[in-house]
Amino acid sequence: MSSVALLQPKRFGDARGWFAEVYSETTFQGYGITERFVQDNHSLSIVQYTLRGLHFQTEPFAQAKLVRCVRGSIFDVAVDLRSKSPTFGQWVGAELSAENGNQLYIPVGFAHGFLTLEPMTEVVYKVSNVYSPACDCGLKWDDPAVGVIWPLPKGASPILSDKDQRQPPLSEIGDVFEYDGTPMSLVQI
Ligand SMILES: Cc1cn([C@H]2C[C@H](O)[C@@H](COP(=O)(O)OP(=O)(O)O[C@H]3O[C@H](C)C(=O)[C@H](O)[C@H]3O)O2)c(=O)[nH]c1=O
Repeated sequence: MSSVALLQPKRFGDARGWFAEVYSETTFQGYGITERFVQDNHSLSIVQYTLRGLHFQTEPFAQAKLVRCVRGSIFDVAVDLRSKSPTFGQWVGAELSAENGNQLYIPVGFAHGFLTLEPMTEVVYKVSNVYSPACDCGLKWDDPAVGVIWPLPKGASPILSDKDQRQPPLSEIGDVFEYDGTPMSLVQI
């Protein structure tokens, strides 16, 4: 699948609470998500309004990602970096939270980042390729050419890593990913 997708895994509730299959190869293949995920990541962001991103790995270590929030909540964002895409430089976003259980699937070709909306927020995500520091790249979180509307209080700045304070703007990213003929959209599954 080459669209960004918002998934809402079914929760089977009962008197004890609930159960959900948060990933199933068979079910996801039915959605057209056929990547083999090879690594699970988990991050804790202590302070509200921590922003991790916008990141991507270049080939041969480009990654598709399946993101969910298991504690607190985030505003999760994907930016189209596929050269010649009619939606190049455009973004989509969704709120993922432990409460709503929503997941965001981000194909290869997109930068990814999130802003935490609560303190002590934990995010877990599957990736379809291993970590490669040499291929680890980024995009400036507040590049006006992309114009992500991060849900920050007026005049507030996010907590950023030193690396993320120095990410380049879209104009310096160049031709990183091939366009596959499908403009970016946020499909709901
Ligand atoms: C991503 C990654 C990092 N690391 C090490 C490298 C650093 O010593 C430390 C923190 O890495 P970084 O500051 O890149 O972590 P985040 O800022 O959370 O980066 C992630 O945030 C955005 C939201 C993403 O989508 C990417 O998965 C990833 O770039 O973990 C590893 O050992 N393996 C890994 O796969």
